[in-house]
Amino acid sequence: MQNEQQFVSRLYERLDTLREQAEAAVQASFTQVGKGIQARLERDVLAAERTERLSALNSVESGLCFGRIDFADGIRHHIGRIGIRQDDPDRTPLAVDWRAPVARPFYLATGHSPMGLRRRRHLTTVGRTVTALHDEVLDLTDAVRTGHEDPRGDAVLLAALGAARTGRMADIVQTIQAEQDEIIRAPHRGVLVVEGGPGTGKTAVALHRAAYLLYAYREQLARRAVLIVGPNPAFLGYIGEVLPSLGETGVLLSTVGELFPGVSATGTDSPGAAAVKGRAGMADVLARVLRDRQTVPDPALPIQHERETLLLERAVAEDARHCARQTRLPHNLARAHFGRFVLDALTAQLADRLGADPYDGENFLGPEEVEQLGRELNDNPAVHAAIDAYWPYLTPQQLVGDFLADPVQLPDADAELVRRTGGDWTVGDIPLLDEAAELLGEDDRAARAAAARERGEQVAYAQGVLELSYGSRSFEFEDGESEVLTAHDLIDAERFADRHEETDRRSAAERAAADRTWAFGHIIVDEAQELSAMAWRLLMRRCPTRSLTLVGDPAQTGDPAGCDSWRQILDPYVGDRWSHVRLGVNYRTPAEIMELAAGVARAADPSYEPPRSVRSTGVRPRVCVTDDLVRTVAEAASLETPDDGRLAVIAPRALHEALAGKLPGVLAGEEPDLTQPVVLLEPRQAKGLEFDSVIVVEPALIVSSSARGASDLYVALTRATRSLAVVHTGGLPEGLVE
Ligand SMILES: Nc1ncnc2c1ncn2[C@@H]1O[C@H](COP(=O)(O)OP(=O)(O)OP(=O)(O)O)[C@@H](O)[C@H]1O
Repeated sequence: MQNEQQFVSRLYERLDTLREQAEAAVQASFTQVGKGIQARLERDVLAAERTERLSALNSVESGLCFGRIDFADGIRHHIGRIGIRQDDPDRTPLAVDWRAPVARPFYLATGHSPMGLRRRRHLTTVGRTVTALHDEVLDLTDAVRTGHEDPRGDAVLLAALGAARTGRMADIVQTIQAEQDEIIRAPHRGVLVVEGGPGTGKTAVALHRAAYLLYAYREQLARRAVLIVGPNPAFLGYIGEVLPSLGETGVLLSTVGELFPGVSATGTDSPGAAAVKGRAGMADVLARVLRDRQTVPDPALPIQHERETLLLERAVAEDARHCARQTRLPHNLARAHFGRFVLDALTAQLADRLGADPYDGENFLGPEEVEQLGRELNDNPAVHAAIDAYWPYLTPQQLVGDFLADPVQLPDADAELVRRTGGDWTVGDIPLLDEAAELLGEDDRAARAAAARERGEQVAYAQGVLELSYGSRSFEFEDGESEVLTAHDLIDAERFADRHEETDRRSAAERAAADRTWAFGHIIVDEAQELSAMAWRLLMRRCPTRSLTLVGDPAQTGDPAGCDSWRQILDPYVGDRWSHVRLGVNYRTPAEIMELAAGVARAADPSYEPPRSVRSTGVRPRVCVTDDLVRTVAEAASLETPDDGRLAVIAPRALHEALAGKLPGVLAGEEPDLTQPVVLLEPRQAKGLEFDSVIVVEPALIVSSSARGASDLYVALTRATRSLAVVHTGGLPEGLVE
């Protein structure tokens, strides 16, 4: 123990030094005296990189070193959250990064297949102090004993599983199991589906996989960023600390509702509306909605031009529309073709009238005069009003908003479900907006013209600066870092303008968050079964390389728009070119609780095989019947709230008002704060989360509250790491037995 303590202390000393150096480097980059704008930009980029390095060093304080592997040939390595090297010319490793290939035997070696290891050691630390060692002897011929042997090799894992929960997920870097390690380190190309029942570590594996991929394929992935999609903001808060604790910051965590920049989905859909909006067929519906906006006049539209009344005939507008559609360009881009056709037709009409030979001869007007007429028509607002009327420029918000206000393209029953005028955008609207944005395209000609104009102005400005600086070339600036370049430094105004242009210094994840058309290097989707077909269309657009990890459990599908099978999700995008792995061990829920929960899953599907719980606690779940629900729940809550952990009361929304006031620190209607000792949740909100103790209220009502109510109940029953109570007023749903 003493030796390990000395080693760990040395490692922290080195970490401190590295932090000091990193901090000094950050400071130095800010105070760096550079000549010119280029130097300033380089300084900012460098400062950003160094700041990221510093925050990575700061975030690995807890559990910096957690393992050691001793090879049969005498070589040994300590395993850390990040790699740390000595300050010698060879930069000898002190601790190797857990993701490095050399660390792999720490996770995979067994007595049967020791991978060259003699011994594996787990170090437990509190702060900077080593508090326990657990050794597994992998070479059975090795007679050396340290006194720290852990014959079953699972003491550290069991301690982690039994530890009190904090309301924030912890990383599992010290105890990743072999079946999980295989998934974490699978190559990043292609689609990998990770399926497993509740508590099998799917989320944990997904997060560690993100960290691993960024380590192993940093070149390819860091620039394009990794996106992790979770089911709701509370869940993202719950998992938010795992990646930083592994020293990774370059990941964007998001819900689907946050993936259309500029729109926040604060509204709520009814389950029926969510199901309709999520159907794959909505893509065709929206395409039809858009086609319906490309109209023609009936009868012909008169357009006043000076003293002439021109007519935009229906047939002409139809031809213009046909020609614009034939371009296959998105609507807003094809608009120019529609407009050109209409303008040419009106010009020809005007020329026919003005230049007509009364004796039926050739038109008097030459090509230049006709062109001039075209220009004059182009200046006529009435012409543009006509183009706008039949082929309007549209934003995604206009197209979807107008559609929802009057969804005539849907069958009546569906239309009634989604009809809405104004109001807040919902999560189900986001994929519709994204689809609309694709159909519409962005006519960025105005933006590009503005950019060109601005650039012209910059060049002119630069020219001015050049002349000025040449005139004052002997001037010495006192601050020593003047940004007015001298004529010797300068090449020409064009290059000066280049330098002057604002460089985007945001991280890849920040830029990705603000850009609807961003293509991510890899996307990880947690609770993937919850996403609708339309949400998948959105995500697949963000990942043209189809480098994806999907994590989920179809048996837990709760969203009315969710998918029932992986094939259904993936077939349209990759056919059958995807791999599938199953995790079969439940690390969260003790066997006693799982037995009760499995009954509910089996009631829906008798062939359902629940994951095998890795531990049992001897504590059976309590099922209490009462005629005073609120009082009984309050009593159960005071009994079940652990001194050192978290309790969740999971109840249908209809009961929240009554329950909230009776639970300590819980207010009705508040967004749940998962770090509080007691939280009140709807079953859907509990997805992906876990607590030491759980009280499930009125299970029959949970089941009857939605079409996927049995899945919701199954989720609720599998959230506890220690104890479960079920409180009801009589009548348990099918599969739940006392
Ligand atoms: N190898 C491991 N070592 C320590 N803890 C682990 C390990 N694997 C999983 N766990 C723990 O088990 C619990 C369940 O993991 P996780 O939430 O990732 O499961 P899940 O499969 O996503 O569950 P669900 O589908 O119910 O949301 C977490 O507390 C996680 O930290």
